[in-house]
Amino acid sequence: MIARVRSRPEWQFFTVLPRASAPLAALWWLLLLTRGALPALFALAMGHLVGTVQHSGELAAPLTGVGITFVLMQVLMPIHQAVSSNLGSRVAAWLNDELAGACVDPPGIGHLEDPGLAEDLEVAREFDRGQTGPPMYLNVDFIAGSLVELFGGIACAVVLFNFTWWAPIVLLVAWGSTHWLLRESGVWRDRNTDEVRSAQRHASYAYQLAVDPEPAKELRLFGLADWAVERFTERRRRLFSLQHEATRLREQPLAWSLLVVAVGNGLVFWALASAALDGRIGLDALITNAQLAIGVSMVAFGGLNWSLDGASAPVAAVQRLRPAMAPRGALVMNPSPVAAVPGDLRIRDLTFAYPGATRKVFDGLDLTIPAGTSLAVVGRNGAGKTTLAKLLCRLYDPDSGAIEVDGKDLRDLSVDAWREQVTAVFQDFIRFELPLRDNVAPAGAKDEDILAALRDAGADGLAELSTPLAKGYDGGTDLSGGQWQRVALARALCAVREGAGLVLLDEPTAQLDVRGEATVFDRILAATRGVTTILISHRFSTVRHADRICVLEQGRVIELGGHDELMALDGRYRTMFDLQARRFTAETDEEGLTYDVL
Ligand SMILES: Nc1ncnc2c1ncn2[C@@H]1O[C@H](COP(=O)(O)OP(=O)(O)OP(=O)(O)O)[C@@H](O)[C@H]1O
Repeated sequence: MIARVRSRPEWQFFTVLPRASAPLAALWWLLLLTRGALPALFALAMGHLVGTVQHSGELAAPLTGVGITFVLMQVLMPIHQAVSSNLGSRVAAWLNDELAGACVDPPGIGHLEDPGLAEDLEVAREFDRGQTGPPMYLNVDFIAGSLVELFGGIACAVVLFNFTWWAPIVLLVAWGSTHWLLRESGVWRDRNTDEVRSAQRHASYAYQLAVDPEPAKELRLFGLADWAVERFTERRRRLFSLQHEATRLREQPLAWSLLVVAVGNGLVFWALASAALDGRIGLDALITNAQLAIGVSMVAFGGLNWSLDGASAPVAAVQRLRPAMAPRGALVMNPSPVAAVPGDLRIRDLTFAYPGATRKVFDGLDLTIPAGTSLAVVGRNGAGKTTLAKLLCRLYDPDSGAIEVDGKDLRDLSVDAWREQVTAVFQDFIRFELPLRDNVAPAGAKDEDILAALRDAGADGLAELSTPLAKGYDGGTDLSGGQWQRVALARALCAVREGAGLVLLDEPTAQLDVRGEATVFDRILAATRGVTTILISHRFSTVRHADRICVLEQGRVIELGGHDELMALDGRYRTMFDLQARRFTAETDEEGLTYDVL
């Protein structure tokens, strides 16, 4: 039973409050309980005042009592609201910290690409954007208001026991039954069904398509602007209709609620009236008890379930994500890892499938890359080239087989030490909104190394090292796609200068112009001489410069050798090479410069 209560999202929400801010949570509860007690105190104070007037007593004390209670009722509400929104913001910040930690802590990246966690990730990422419900600072305020009413109603009922034992019970049951009778009506219970979450995801994706700058070009070019808006409208309408379906009032339960409430109140007020008429209670008690009976109604309806549901869902999602993500992003860890040393790389009988995928990307891959040599990896889209780079970075571990460095299994090496040996330019490299210096050397390096790396990448003179690479910052600038790629290349080349022994280049020159590609690649080769370099590219003019080339297909290496060797073999490599070569004819540009095109 206790375990079941503890596993409820609502319980998890309340346990998060003190973790977000212990003093604010304590103040929030104190204000909540005080405000909850005030309606009952006010009823008592009013009764006392009327009794004093009746008996011509001294009015100063009872008037002060009424005044203080009234002022507190007025003053504590805005204070509580301020505390609530502050606490709500702290809860949001705590959840964001937790989520960031859950995402970043695992050494691998399987947890971020696992489709089974996508729903929870969506709820946890989106909860405070106001797209799927009120943001947390508003929700905590709603919850506070609803709880004050609930406690206020219960406090009135407790004091009403003074009149008769059955009246508070009848009223609590009558007003409380509205929660149960109207559970299908006033509360959006189906907030977290698969259908709702899917509608939310579609609606928020359509919204991003419409408002984000990245899709803006193609939306306009392909005449999709109206389509994006319609799609958003349609998905939102679907979401709203699900909400409406789950929240609209049902006639029958409403009629039952009215009947139960009318009967309960009729009984209690009839008992009050007859007690007053019989002289069993005086005017003061009548006024007090009538106010208390009215006060009990505060336990009814209310948006407590709704707001609590909205606030608890992301809390529960974040709490679920941490333990679920950790194993999915985990790597095999040797308790006494060996220091990483650059050496020959050997991929042995390697099998790998992405989490949740049925198709294996690699099935018995064998490949050896001697230390200090360059290897180009070619193959069709989806052949597994980028996946190979991820495995070499140890972002994933193989399902079976092994990657060995100098005869040592990668899983026996310290992950951090191995990653210090590796540098990469991925297709979707990071564009830090930071100065050029930090973009080239995020972990820091001497300015002379940074400048030399920029020179090697053909990015010298791009900007001052201190220039922020994003508009919107003082003195900031944005770069073209090709310029950004040169910065990413400089980042890898700078890491080589700082000691990296393995360079992975995944389409490193895809966005460079032909002249840039030819000259930059020559410089890259010079800068990475003596370092193991793995180049993934569809550009055969670049690929041909590698010491060896391997062709990946169906998760295995089908051809391996130097450019001339593979051309002579007249196999898949030659077919691909010839196909591309037919599209290139010019070798000199208008300035008479010769490029190494196919
Ligand atoms: N995160 C992922 N989750 C599940 N499957 C994935 C994931 N990333 C890639 N895949 C699948 O793994 C296979 C290999 O993908 P990979 O990106 O390694 O191919 P690639 O050879 O680099 O392709 P390209 O030439 O298009 O860059 C593809 O079938 C792809 O659909």
